[in-house]
Amino acid sequence: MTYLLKLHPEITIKSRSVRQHMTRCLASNVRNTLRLLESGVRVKASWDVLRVSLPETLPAEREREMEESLTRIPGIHEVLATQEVSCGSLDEAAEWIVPHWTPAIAGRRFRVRAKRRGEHAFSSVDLERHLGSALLAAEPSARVDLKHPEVVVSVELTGQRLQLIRSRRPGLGGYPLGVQGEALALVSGGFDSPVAAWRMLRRGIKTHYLFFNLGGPAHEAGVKEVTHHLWQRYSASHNVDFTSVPFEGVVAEILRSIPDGLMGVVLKRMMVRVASRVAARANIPMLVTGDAIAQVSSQTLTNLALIDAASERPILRPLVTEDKQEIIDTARRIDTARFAEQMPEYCGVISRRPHTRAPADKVQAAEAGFDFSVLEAAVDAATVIRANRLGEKPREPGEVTVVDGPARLAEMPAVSVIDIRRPDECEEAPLALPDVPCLEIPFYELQDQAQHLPADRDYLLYCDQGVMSRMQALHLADRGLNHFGVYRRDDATRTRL
Ligand SMILES: Nc1ncnc2c1ncn2[C@@H]1O[C@H](COP(=O)(O)OP(=O)(O)OP(=O)(O)O)[C@@H](O)[C@H]1O
Repeated sequence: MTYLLKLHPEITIKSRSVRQHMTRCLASNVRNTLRLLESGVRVKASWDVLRVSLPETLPAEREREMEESLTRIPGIHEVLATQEVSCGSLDEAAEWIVPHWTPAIAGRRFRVRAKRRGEHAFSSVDLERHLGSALLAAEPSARVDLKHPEVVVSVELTGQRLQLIRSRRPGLGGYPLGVQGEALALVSGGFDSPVAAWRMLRRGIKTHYLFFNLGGPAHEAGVKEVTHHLWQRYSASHNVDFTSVPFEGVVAEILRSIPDGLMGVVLKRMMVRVASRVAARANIPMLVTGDAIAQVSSQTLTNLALIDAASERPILRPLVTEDKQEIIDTARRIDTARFAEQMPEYCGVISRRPHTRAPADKVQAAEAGFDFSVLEAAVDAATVIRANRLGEKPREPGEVTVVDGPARLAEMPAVSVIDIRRPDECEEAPLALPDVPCLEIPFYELQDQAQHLPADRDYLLYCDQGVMSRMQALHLADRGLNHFGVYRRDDATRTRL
């Protein structure tokens, strides 16, 4: 099966170089996303469309799954499933094309654009004219307009093979993920924050996640689930971080030191202070929240301004003017609503009479009595896990990811291999893996260097026998570095393990 992916119209009005850059990014995102489902997918970008060819032998259900996944990749306007039929003459081409296109041109201005490759007894212009008049005869309400058509009937004839559009599905639109920079979304597991994060993904922003745990393991498990869902459905081409900050201590300190009416706004100020620190560490320029005007007392303009004043990073609020019902409708469409419905309300602090216009001087005076070492302790206790791991069951002690052979390695989206042998061993028998980035870090330096490696990928350790690499990976996992596994070159090494 071959799919044609149409670019989101906003991409097509960019300058030539920007359009090419975005199209290249989109092609790579499509490749990375589909590679998680199936190997052997080919993606080719041209000026107008991306052509995705799936392996011939895929079961129908798998094909449907892949088509679904294409409709959720940001930057794609339309997903066209194509079908190739045999066609040797102008009349035969019209027999195939007319029933397919008649509904689309009814009452509209159209033109036929034909691409022809190979030997034929007619030219491309002959083909366009013949199909144009056959379409007009079948649908008299349509009009031909070569300059400003509303519908372009695209036809491709290669030798005796005519490509037909079998179905059209709307894509997600927006921009390819990654072309608009990065942001850190504060997610709490209600309806709003996952929708806010999704809006950022759709506009091409690589979005990381930050969660403040107010309700223990159950709260964290629920938020991890919805975040994994967002990652898997809308942004699996990129790996991002999910940071969890234990905030129960901060809540306890607010309850102790802050007057009742100011607690809500102070809690949010504490959150954005920590968020700014997390963002600064990862070089992320912006924060994102699911605030919408007047939903709760901390979301009045006065209180939002007070929250902004505590943040060292600008805060984007994509839902700020949306009605709750609109947000819930979107949450249903993107299928995050079911997580919110199951999540109990973890408010952290409940004021009896919250200030809707908290006075700035009172907030500052109140925070003067807050013990900020509690906030520091929360930052220090934060844990980071990559979004692709959020759906995994907790790893059993002693368990390590093992990847055998270059073919399986090539299927992994973001991976580097680390050769941990001694430098003289590496020189004597270099590890030749042309398609995967390889580093050389001898085993005796690995434990020091591992934490400084970028956490945007998996690392697989390689040594001759696979024994030392397994030991090192286990040791790193004990230290919370769970993205290290083992690479084994071939079956022979597997039997020796
Ligand atoms: N525990 C939390 N962890 C991370 N971010 C949070 C948390 N609580 C609130 N926020 C952020 O602050 C915004 C506004 O907070 P509010 O108290 O209205 O959220 P909520 O009702 O708990 O959840 P949601 O906004 O997801 O419906 C949230 O949309 C979210 O971005």
